[in-house]
Amino acid sequence: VNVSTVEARIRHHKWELKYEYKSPDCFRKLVITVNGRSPGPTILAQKGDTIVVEVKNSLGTENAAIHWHGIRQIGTPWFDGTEGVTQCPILPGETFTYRFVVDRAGTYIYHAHYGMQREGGLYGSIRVALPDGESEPFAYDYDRSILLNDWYHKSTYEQAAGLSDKNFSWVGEPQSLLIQGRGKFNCFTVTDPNSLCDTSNPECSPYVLTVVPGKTYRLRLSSVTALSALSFQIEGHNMTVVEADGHYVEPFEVKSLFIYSGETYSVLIKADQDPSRNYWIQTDVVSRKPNTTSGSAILNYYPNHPRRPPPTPTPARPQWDDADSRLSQSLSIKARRGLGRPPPATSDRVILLLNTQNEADGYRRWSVNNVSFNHPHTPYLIALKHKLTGEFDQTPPPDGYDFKNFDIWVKQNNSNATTSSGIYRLKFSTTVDIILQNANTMNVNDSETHPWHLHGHDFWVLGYGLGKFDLFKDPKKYNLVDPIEKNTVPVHRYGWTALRFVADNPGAWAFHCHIESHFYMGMGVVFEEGIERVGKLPSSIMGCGASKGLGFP
Ligand SMILES: O=C1O[C@H]([C@@H](O)CO)C(O)=C1O
Repeated sequence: VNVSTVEARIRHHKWELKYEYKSPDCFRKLVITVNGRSPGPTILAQKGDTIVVEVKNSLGTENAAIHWHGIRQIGTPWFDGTEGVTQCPILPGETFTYRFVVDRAGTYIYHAHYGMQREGGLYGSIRVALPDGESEPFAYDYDRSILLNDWYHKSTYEQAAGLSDKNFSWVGEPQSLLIQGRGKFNCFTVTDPNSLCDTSNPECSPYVLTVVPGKTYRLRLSSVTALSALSFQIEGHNMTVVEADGHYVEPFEVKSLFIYSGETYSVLIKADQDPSRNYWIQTDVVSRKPNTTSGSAILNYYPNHPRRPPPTPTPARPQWDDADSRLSQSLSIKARRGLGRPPPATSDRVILLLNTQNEADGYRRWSVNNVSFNHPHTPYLIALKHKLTGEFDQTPPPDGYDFKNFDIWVKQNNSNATTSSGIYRLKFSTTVDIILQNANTMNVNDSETHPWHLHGHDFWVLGYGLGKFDLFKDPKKYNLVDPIEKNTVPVHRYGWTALRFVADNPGAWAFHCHIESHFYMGMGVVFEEGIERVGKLPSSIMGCGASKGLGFP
C-alpha cells in the first residue's frame, strides 16, 4: 500500500533585513541583506508545506515588504507581500510574519515589493520539491539554484528620484551582471577616489558550479533583474529546458537560454565534456543595446581547481538584437505532453492592454490603455474588503484602446495619458483573456521587451505575434492544446502576447511589468475578484492610510 503518512510540515524562518556594505561586483555599496546575505537564504520546502517567515525590518529608516513570486497564496491573499495592494509596509523596527502554503512543486523566487527595493539586493530562491514517493518526469543527479541579476551602483533613492523628476533622468544600463550574487565590475573605470572598488576582494570572486563528470544537473535559473533581458549559456554544454515558472515543459534543447525578469526555468545539463578543464558560464544583456560586460561564472569539473580559469576565451555574446531567436524560444515553450492542464476553450471577457511610454502632466510615465498606474495610500485588499470607497479611483480603467486607429509602429504624442488608481473588477470564477499589445516608445524606431508578471495566478500562454493583434484572426490561431502555464511572460518588441486565466483566487492582485523602473513609472494594473469571499484580514497588514486602527476590535 502506498499511503502517505507524512504530514505537511511547517518550515519556520527568522529573517532580519539590514543595510550592509557589500561588494558583489567588487564595487562597495550598501546592499539590503537577509540574515547578512544577498541573495538571501534559499527556502527549501516540499509541496504542501506551510512556510512561516518572521521578517524583522532592521533597515533603520526604510519600510519593507516581501513578495513570494509564483506562490499563488490561495486562501492567504494578505500574505502576497505587495505593498499598496495586499498590505501596508513593514515599518522599520517592526516584525511581520508571513504564513502561506506552497501548494505546487517547482522553482520560485522571493523579492522586495516596496518602491524599487528589489534592486537593492533583497531577493532569493524558493525550491519546492515533490512529496516523498513522487518523482519528476525527468532524471537528474543533483539540483542547484542560480539567481541572475543586473546590478547598479546608484542607490534606489537616486534612481527613483531621477525617474519621478519632471526633468526625467533614466537609470541607464546596469554596471554589471551577477550570477548567484557575484559579478565583476572593471574598477579601473572608477574615477571617484573615495569609492572602494577592489577586484581582488573575495566577495566578488566568481560563482563556481562544481560538477562530477558524467552526472546530470538540474539548474534552477531565475532572473530578478531590475531592467535587463538576459541570455544564459554554458560553454560546450547544451541545456534541456524542462520546467518554467513551476510547470513542466515539453523538453527542448538550447545553447543559450533567454530569460526575462521574473521568470524561472529548470534546465538539465550533463557533465559529459573533457573533464580535465573548467568551462565558462556566461550571461549577457539582450534586447537592449548592451553597455554592460558579460557576467561570468565557472563550471568546474571535479577534481580540477575551482578557480582555474577555463583555457578558452569567454564565449561570444549572442547578438543582442536577434529578436527572431527570442520569439522562437517563446514559441518553443509548451506544456509537457500528458502533464499540462488544458485551458477553458472560451473566455468570458477579453481585456486588451496597450503598453505605451507617455508623458502625463509633464512627467515621463508608462501606461496601459493610456492610464498610468498610481498606488493608493491604503492597500486595495483592505480598501475593498472594508468598502473604503474613497481610498482609490472607483472608475475602472478601459478594457481596450482605439485599436482601429492606433499605429503601434510610430512614436506617439501621448501627452494625454492620465494617472489613476482604478482597478479591473473581475467576476468570480470567470475566464479572462489578456492581450498585451506592445508599441513604439517615445523614441523613434524603438520598442522594448516587457516581462509581465501576474500575482495570485498562473495564466496559459495562448500565443505570441508580431505587429498589431487582430481581434478576429489571431484568436483562431491560439494554442488551446498544450499551452504552457506561467506567471511571467514577455511581450516582445512591436509584438503581442495572449494570455488566459481563471479569476478564481479571491483577493486583489497586481499584474505589472517586472522591470522595476517601469512598474515604478506606472506600468501595471490591479485585478480584484471574489472580494466577498476573502476571510477576515489579519490586523498585521494594516496600519497605514485609512486602515489605521481597523484591525482592532
Ligand atoms: O523608460 C525608459 O526610459 C528610457 C528611454 O526611453 C528614455 O528615453 C528607457 O530606455 C526606458 O525603458
